[in-house]
Amino acid sequence: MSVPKAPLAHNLKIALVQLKAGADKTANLAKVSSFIKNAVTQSTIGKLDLVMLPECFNSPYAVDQFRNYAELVPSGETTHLLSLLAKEHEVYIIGGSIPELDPSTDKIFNTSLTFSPQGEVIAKHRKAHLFDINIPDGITFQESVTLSAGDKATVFKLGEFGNVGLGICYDIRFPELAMVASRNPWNSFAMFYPGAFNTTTGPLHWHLLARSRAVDNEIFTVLCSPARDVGGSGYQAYGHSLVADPYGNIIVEAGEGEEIVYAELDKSLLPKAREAIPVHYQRRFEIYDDFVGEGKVKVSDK
Ligand SMILES: NC(=O)CC(=O)C(=O)O
Repeated sequence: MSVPKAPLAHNLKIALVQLKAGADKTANLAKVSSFIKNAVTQSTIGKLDLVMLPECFNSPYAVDQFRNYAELVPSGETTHLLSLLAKEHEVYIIGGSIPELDPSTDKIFNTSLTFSPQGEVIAKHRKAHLFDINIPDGITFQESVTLSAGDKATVFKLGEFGNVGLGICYDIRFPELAMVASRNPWNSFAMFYPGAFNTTTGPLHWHLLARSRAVDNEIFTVLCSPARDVGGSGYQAYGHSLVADPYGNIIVEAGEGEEIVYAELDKSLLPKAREAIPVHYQRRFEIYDDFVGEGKVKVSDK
């Protein structure tokens, strides 16, 4: 007698909520509630499975402001609200990121929480690579002045859909997180990055990095940005929230303003991409080993 197979999960239907946060936290949270409601009720792709928010959706993206907006996790008001919204709308919520205060150390982290449709926190990632850069005539930003870095990579199970990985913004520049998440034993089918690139680094690298992480690992990469604050004097987010598929095609992309975009993540594209271009199976870890550790590089004498 054959054992009935569990039904295959359908495509993961997601909405990326590209919104702009201001100085008023209560107004920011009210906006989040109404955008999530609109994303769910006005979905153009049928019943949604997941809604994603951008980096720093409840506070300005400003080094001198993070402590003022920081909350305890999970007892703070934003965690509470997202939990209720996930339950009310029966969706996973990837909660962009918020400044988190760790009371035991008094440190502030840039933290992303993911909620199940039952409202439980199922993942917590603290931005692991802090955005400390200085581009002459471009942008200087030093997150490490007030933020501390998380100390782990994050992979979690999205129910019947399988494993996914998550990083925050600058984390996308470090390919190791996506590589680890997409290989054994985690086998994630997507990487999610809430991210606030800016008008200098966005045009340079936003699409390139999204497509690179997708092509390197033959997975989906999903980036959700705040909207551009046209005319504002603070940090100018790039916008252009997007999804890249396992071939590196951008299958959906927002503009610069406040907007909701939708995408279906079809997991069957992973084996198709990996059979067509089998880099996933052709890795030569025995060669790369030589690059680990001091003095182990073999230099060709030719
Ligand atoms: N804001 C970030 O963390 C990263 C960014 O803007 C960039 O890498 O560029």
